[in-house]
Amino acid sequence: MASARSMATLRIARKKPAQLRLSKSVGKYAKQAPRNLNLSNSRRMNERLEKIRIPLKTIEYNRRSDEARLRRRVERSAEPVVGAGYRRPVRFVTVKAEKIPKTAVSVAKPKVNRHGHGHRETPKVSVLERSASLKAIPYTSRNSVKSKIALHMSFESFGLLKPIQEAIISEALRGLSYIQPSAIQKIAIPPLLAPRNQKSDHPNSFLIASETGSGKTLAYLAPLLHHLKVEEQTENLANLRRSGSPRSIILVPSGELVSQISKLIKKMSHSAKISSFGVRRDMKHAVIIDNVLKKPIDVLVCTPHRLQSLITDGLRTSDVTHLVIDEADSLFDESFAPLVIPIIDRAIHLHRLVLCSATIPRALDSYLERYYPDIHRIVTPHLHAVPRRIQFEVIDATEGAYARRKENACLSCLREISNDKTEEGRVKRVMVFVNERTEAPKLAEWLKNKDQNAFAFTRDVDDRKDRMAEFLEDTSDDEKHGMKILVTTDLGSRGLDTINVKNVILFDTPHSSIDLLHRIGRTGRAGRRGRAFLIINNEKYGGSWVREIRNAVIRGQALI
Ligand SMILES: Nc1ncnc2c1ncn2[C@@H]1O[C@H](COP(=O)(O)OP(=O)(O)OP(=O)(O)O)[C@@H](O)[C@H]1O
Repeated sequence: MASARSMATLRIARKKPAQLRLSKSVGKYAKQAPRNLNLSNSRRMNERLEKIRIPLKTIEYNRRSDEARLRRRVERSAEPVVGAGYRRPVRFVTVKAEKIPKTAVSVAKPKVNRHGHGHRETPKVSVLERSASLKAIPYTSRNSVKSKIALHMSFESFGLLKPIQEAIISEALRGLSYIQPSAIQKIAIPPLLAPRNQKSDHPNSFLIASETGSGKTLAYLAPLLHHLKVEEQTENLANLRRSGSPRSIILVPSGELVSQISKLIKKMSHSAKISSFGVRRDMKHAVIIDNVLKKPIDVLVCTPHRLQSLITDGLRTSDVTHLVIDEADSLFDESFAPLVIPIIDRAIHLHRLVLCSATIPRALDSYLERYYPDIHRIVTPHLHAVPRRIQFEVIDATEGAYARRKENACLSCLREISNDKTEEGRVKRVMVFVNERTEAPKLAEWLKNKDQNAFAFTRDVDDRKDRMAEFLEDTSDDEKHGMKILVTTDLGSRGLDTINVKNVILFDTPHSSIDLLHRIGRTGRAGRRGRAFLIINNEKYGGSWVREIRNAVIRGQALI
């Protein structure tokens, strides 16, 4: 006999996509999707699937462009469905009928355009896809953190081991005239350093969330290195350091982040004496095997895909004691979750699990509420707000001079940046963000034809590592051009420490506040100033979302 819960589920399942007010294309995918897919290959995973899935319809989609569009459309109402065992992860989204926000429909009121014809200024889908995506954090809880921030004025005050303090001051932050911990470091390092609750079977789990460029990497890295060193003082080294069995793992979503973080750890290990290895895409398989499977490693930095294939090659992760999931909002989304969750499950001797992110999407928040109700949330007061040091400008491409072409508006921004009196004596670096990766080379080419030193940076680019290095580092060609322009997608918006980038242009309106914050966050890092231009084309996108964003930025409020 069917239980009350499954009957309720059945009723939802019988509703047609149209009744759920989903856009046509979402409905189309929903119709094609097989029901009740079972993706799991482990019992534990099955149990989770049972809990997480609202079996309305499982939507399957593979093509990346469709994927991105669809994902955003259902973002507000979607929860990741986890699964495992696929060579290439398939993305799955389960649509939750009751969660589609009412505002998503009610905001889209018919309006009369300036030609006198009735039309919807903001198409339904556009509003739906850009409706609230971020977890709302009450201002009372934000303000309560401020007193803790005032407590620690130096890295010496945390009780970190001397070699780790040395590694921070002389290596990680070398060159700064005045060194003090950033806000997130002040509030995250003390709880991350606290001894583990020995009585509990569960690892101590933490979510550390703060604005982009606020120093989250050091906030989790310093305590991690500290704990590894303390373990070395109290336990038998031969037991701790075994080939093919890393002591800690840092998971990140891209190869660029692997390079960035492993470079920082290498720097710090001069003082900290830690062995680390970052697994990059461009490395030969034999090199990876030699370093990861045949040598003991204290810190392994890796993407989930690489880790998965290393596990297939014989890497043991059951003895990992510290696991960091950087860019957790991305690594817990529907594309990475099927890989990441089994990695966490396999680490059965875990002491600490640290999730780190600049944004807390609602889907991540509800996932954590359900599966990590005891997670220690460490959040800075200005999370989800665009920092005041970043000047935010909205450029309307429908205005006369641009002839309704966003390319013209972008070129005009670039010329303005080139002629302003900032960054004198240095090459200017500008990042231009588009939504679809196929658009990046086209725009870069268009800009090149207008004498701009632009190049594309997407997953399709073969020499990605060189392109990024060329953009971030000084080269002999710099004087000739005076400005470097990187045209990229969200690949370039996650975690990259583009500290010398003063200007960011959002050529396309981002799909959500999450993407907007990450893209803008490539400038104004580590307390520096920056400028962000958002180019809009009202005809296509409608302005209500942009207006809300602009108002929130002016008031210094958190985005939703
Ligand atoms: N205490 C500090 N004082 C000054 N600069 C710092 C401090 N801590 C970190 N930084 C610098 O701030 C920059 C940004 O740090 P990091 O990349 O860790 O930011 P993040 O918060 O992880 O950003 P994102 O969310 O974009 O990944 C780096 O260049 C780093 O060297």
